[in-house]
Amino acid sequence: MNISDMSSLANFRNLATKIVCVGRNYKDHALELGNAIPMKPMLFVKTVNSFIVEGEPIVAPPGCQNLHQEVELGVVIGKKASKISKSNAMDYIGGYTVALDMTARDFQDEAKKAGAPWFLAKSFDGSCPVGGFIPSSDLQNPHDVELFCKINGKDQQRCRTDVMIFDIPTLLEYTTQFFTLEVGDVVLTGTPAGVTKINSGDVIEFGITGRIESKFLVN
Ligand SMILES: O=C(O)/C=C/C(=O)CC(=O)C(=O)O
Ligand SMILES: [Mg+2]
Repeated sequence: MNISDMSSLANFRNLATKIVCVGRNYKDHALELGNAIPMKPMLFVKTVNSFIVEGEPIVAPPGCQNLHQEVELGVVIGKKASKISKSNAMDYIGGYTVALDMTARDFQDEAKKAGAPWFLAKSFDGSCPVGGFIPSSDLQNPHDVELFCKINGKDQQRCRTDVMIFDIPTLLEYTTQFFTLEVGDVVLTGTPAGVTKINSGDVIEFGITGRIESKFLVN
C-alpha cells in the first residue's frame, strides 16, 4: 500500500500488525502513579486482538478488580518505518486516532512487584477501544490538540498534547531502532493524568476536542 492511499489507511485496524504503546510520557500521569519521570521512552506492546470499535462493550479481563482507562493519541503509520530519524519521522505518519489503553491496574501492580512483564495487564482482548481516523493532511500539528475522556458525562482526563515528554518524532526514531513499524500499526503516545477505576455500566466518551469522539459502554 502507498502512503497516498488514505482511504485504505482509514481501515488501519485491519492492516495493523501491532500496537506499540508508550508509558509514562506525561509527567502528571507518571507522578500520579508514583513513578519517576523516564529518561528515555518506555515501550510495551498490545496485540491486534485488543482493538474494539464503537458498539462493542469494554469488558474487564477475568479476575480484574481495578480496570483503568487511559486516553491516548494514536499515530497511525502510513509507510513502513525501520531505523528512521527524527528529521523525517513525520513523513511516515498516515494519520491519527485516539484510543483507550485499558489497563488491569491490579494485574500491573502485581507484575511490577514481581518484576514481570505487563502483557496480561495491558494486552487482554478488547483492551484497546479505538476511535476514528484523521489523515495526517488534516492535522497539521498533532502536538497542538486536546485529548479528553469523560466518564458518565463528567470530565476525567483533559490535556493538550504539547506537554508530552517525548514528542512524536523522538518516539518514532527511538521505536524504529528496535522494531519495524508496518503500515497500519498504531503508536499510542501515552496518557495524561486522570486514570481511574472503571465500573460496570459506565459510559466512556473520549476523543480529540473538535475533531473525533467515540462512546463505549462498560459491561
Ligand atoms: O508505571 C505504572 O504504574 C503504570 C504505567 C502505565 O500504565 C503507563 C502507560 O500506559 C501510560 O503512561 O500511558
Ligand atoms: Mg498507556
